[in-house]
Amino acid sequence: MDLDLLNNLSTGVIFVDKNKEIKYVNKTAKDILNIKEGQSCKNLKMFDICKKCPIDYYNKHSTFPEFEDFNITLSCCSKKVCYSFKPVFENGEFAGIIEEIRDSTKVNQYIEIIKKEKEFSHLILDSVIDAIVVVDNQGKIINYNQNAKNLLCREVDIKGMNLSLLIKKDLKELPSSREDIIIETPAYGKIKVSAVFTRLKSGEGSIFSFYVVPDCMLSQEAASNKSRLITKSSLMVYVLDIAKTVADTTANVLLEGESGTGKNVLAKYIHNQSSRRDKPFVKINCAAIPDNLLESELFGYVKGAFTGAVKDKPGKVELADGGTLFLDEIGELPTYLQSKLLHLIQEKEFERLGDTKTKKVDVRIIAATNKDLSQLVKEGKFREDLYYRLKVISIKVPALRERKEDIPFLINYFIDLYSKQYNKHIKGISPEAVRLLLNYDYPGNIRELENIIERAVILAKGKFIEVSDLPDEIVYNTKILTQNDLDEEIDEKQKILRVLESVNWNKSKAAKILNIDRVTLWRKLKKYGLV
Ligand SMILES: Nc1ncnc2c1ncn2[C@@H]1O[C@H](COP(=O)(O)OP(=O)(O)OP(=O)(O)O)[C@@H](O)[C@H]1O
Repeated sequence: MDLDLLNNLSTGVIFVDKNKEIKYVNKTAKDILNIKEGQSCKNLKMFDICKKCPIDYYNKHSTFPEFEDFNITLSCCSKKVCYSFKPVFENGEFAGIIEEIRDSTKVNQYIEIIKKEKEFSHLILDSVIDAIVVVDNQGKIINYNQNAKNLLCREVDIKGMNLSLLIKKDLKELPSSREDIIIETPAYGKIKVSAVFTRLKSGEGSIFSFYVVPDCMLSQEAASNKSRLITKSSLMVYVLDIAKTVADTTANVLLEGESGTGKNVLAKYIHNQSSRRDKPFVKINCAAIPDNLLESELFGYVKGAFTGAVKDKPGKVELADGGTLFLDEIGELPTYLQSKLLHLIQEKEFERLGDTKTKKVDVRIIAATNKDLSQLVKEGKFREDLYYRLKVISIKVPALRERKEDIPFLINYFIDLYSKQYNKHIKGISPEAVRLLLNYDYPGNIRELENIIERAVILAKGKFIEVSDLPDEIVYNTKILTQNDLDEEIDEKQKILRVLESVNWNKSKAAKILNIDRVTLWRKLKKYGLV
């Protein structure tokens, strides 16, 4: 054997005989493992796989173990090595094993970097408002973000599909600078989008980037929808699916979600989808009525029950008989009424205030809350037994910022609604105004968007809502970052991206804020794969 040749290898080579004595170690292995010939490896436990030592394994099973992961950790330090071994037979008898190791620390570091980069670019792709589709030169989709999936096919993986067929448009007709166009998608049919189709610098494909803009045609469609539950988001469609499924059962439903997300609308939807639809839907807001009146509002009273009770009066529970009782802001229900409600749910009976007779009712209860009821239970403010009775089915209504694709459709709907109400002839909204509305986070959810559009309809002077008709917090929402804001940023790529997003990818502005010239910015963009 040419030992010099083995010593010059960048791979570590070790020969261990069947008695586990180290017979040969080349220079690389010595450097990595700090071992020498003549040593026994019995107690060395050099690798984490020594627990499954190939020699011991062979002696026991007459075969060799298979290692799924060749990325083996060294026990002496936490370094990773690529490990493999080959058994050696002499005259048909097992003589030992030749082990090969290669330092894989660098490779692992690269793998980690690539993984992070991939995760990062997915994060960016999914956090932008635009739907983004990357196609190869044949128009086949090679990458896309969540918004694109939602707008094109909802749940279906669109990788490998032909973009042209998906949007019913020849890719040659797509605009190279942003323009409003009509596309037709399997998820939504005809939609108007603000789109741009850009060739990749490498020449190996193009990016189709688009977002939905309101359109008068769609507006009419929305207006004809009497239910006032406008949604196109896959998340909400999923919620509605659950709502529809449970509608026809008698199970109580708990709707949880931030204020203004549409819990009232959803409660009505469930009622309308149920066989109780022709019976009353009675709502009571537990937070809006003073505690001392809430009991009589809910359960009614008989004449003389208290001063002022001059005649019998049924409560909401009785009025809802056969139908649905919607208890909004249930978290505000006082403890003594929680017990009465529990009794109603369990026994399907109640007494009016001041009455000795018990009445039977058949009501389906839907409760809603924007508070964390489980937390109230922990704090002893809400009865645990009632909590579980109410949340037989619990539905979480997503916030508007979690279903931004609904925004254009809601804008349409509200423009139409309030144009009619205020007798104005608003035809639509400018693309810049839509962009700003899409960029906003809506802490007040749909109610806030509704108020913004109502106000804009009132203020609009022409046929279109303009940026000047929107409130300041929307217009100045996209904050331009300053150097100070950036001091805490560690990652340069992230820093550059944040700045670019804040100035709508205007590279001159970004370079100025970053205090570098345009060429340097360009080089950095290339370095980080941002162009
Ligand atoms: N999907 C929707 N389509 C059209 N309008 C909606 C939709 N969801 C909510 N709205 C409107 O937004 C406003 C707020 O909705 P709603 O009152 O149902 O919210 P909520 O979650 O019950 O609020 P709160 O917790 O404050 O009671 C209402 O005017 C409602 O008509």
